Amino acid sequence: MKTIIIGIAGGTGSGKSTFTRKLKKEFEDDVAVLYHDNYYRDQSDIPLEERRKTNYDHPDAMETELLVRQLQELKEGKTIQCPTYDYTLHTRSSEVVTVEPKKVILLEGILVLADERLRDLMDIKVYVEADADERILRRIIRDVKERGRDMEGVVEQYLTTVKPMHYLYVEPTRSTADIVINSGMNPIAFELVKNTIQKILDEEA
Ligand SMILES: Nc1ncnc2c1ncn2[C@@H]1O[C@H](COP(=O)(O)OP(=O)(O)O)[C@@H](O)[C@H]1O
Ligand SMILES: O=c1ccn([C@@H]2O[C@H](COP(=O)(O)O)[C@@H](O)[C@H]2O)c(=O)[nH]1
Repeated sequence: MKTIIIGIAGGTGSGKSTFTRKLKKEFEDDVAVLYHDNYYRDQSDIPLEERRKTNYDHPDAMETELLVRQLQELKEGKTIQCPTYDYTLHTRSSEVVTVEPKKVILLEGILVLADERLRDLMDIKVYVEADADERILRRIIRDVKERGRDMEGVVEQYLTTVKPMHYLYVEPTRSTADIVINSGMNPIAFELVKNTIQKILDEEA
């Protein structure tokens, strides 16, 4: 079975998880989804106060070597045990999720196009974009509601690490994408990517 890997990158709050979730809902068990965020390094040996200061927008924050290995295993038809991550505690969770090999794998994350090893494994590269003001507003609401943060903390983190790293590592990868889409809630772009995936699934059937 040939495996097609579709990378879905974009800045924080651009809507890439929303876009990816919608594709998963459409194809259900026909596609597998891997989130780069689940590969943030385990920091259980560091006190929580220290973990809050980590730069989570630098490529070194992720164990991308494990992701590369697991993607290769999926391509070889092997089942993997994917790590999971707890944003409120800033470290790996104890659970792992079993991911079975599929014809189509969606790989989502801010930095998935920033790593040459990942880019080389991808067949289609998508970059989701949205204005910075919209992204930070969405992130404030989401991080306060879902990731156990307060507004001051989100703003401080955005200004000290998220924003500078975005312009250093995330935004430059836009030019490596095959498809650049305007926001994660873009029905036309969704139809285009959906039809592309459907074609791949039909060809391989
Ligand atoms: N086009 C959009 N308009 C308004 N809100 C959006 C849009 N896209 C995503 N959102 C919302 O913004 C938040 C962040 O979106 P998400 O998909 O998690 O972004 P990302 O994965 O790129 O960080 C979510 O609460 C989501 O519902
Ligand atoms: O412990 C953590 C780990 C990550 N983050 C932030 O998450 C975003 C990436 O997720 P998106 O869904 O794309 O927004 C990244 O910008 C990190 O800053 C965190 O705050 N804490």
